[in-house]
Amino acid sequence: MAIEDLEVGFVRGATAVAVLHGVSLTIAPGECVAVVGESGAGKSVLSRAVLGLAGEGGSTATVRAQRFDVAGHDVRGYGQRRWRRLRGSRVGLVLQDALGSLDPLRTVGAEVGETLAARAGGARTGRAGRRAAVEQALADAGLDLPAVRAAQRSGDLSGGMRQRALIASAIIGSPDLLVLDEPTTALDATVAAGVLALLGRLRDGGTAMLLVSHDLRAVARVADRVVVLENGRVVEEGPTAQVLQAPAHPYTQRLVAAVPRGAKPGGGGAAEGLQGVRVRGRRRCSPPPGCAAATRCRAAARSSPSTT
Ligand SMILES: Nc1ncnc2c1ncn2[C@@H]1O[C@H](COP(=O)(O)OP(=O)(O)OP(=O)(O)O)[C@@H](O)[C@H]1O
Repeated sequence: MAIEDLEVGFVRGATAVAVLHGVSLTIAPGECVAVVGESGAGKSVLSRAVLGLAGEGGSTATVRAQRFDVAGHDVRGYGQRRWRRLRGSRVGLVLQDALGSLDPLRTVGAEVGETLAARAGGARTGRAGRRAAVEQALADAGLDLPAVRAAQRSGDLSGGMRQRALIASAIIGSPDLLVLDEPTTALDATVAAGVLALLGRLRDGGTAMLLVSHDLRAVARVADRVVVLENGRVVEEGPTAQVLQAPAHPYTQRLVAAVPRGAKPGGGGAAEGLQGVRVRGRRRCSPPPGCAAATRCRAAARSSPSTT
């Protein structure tokens, strides 16, 4: 995915509001990029815009970009039909407040199976093959008794289980791009850890991933790079270890400092709340000459040689 100079605004009646200002973002296959920022920074608007879903709730969205490639397609000028086709075939998504997107009266197996059929692009998998793939995706997403869950209506599942069904629907059939807005927020810590591990495996298998999360610990575990949004502008971006362990921008420093302390006691500095979390890409941090954070980066790399 490659976006340059993305501007997104909304018009409602006589009122126009600009939300994203010149956002640029690239995600290579097999790379996970996390977008972080305070509430209202524009993270969800960005994740919806890259899916062609920016307009909602009675507002008209204006979306402009110098470059806008999603899953290998230049989507500038795309109408709703082409967006729907692209999303259905090549892009998996878990959006915030998406639980309502599951039809409570349909079975989970039917919902997830429908996504698989769209991704298969007409290729025949056979009923047994489809059922096995659906159950595997449900199990991968952390649902117990996948065969039983597949036969249940989503309205009969708990909120956390429905979230996992959504994740199964997002990952089934190997999409090229996954867009995940707070995918683990509704899940308890154990299930969330399992889902993050699954996302890591998918990323390692070549899926490009855009992850929106308030949870910097989750970001540290799974993201290769972090993009920091403040009021719709990118104020910092870089390898995860660099941004989370040696944040250069005061806004990022505040975000990192606000992470609740981890289980490990002691420590100091802005990133103490991330202690005990294995941050991806620690070794890949190569600060440019003159970078004020370089000494701390190198010290961090020496004190813990592990990489994820
Ligand atoms: N459809 C819309 N019409 C008008 N303004 C909108 C619309 N959608 C979002 N906004 C505005 O865009 C800004 C960014 O919202 P967004 O939901 O992207 O924030 P966020 O960073 O995802 O916050 P949170 O972490 O709380 O989910 C907010 O000021 C919001 O009011």
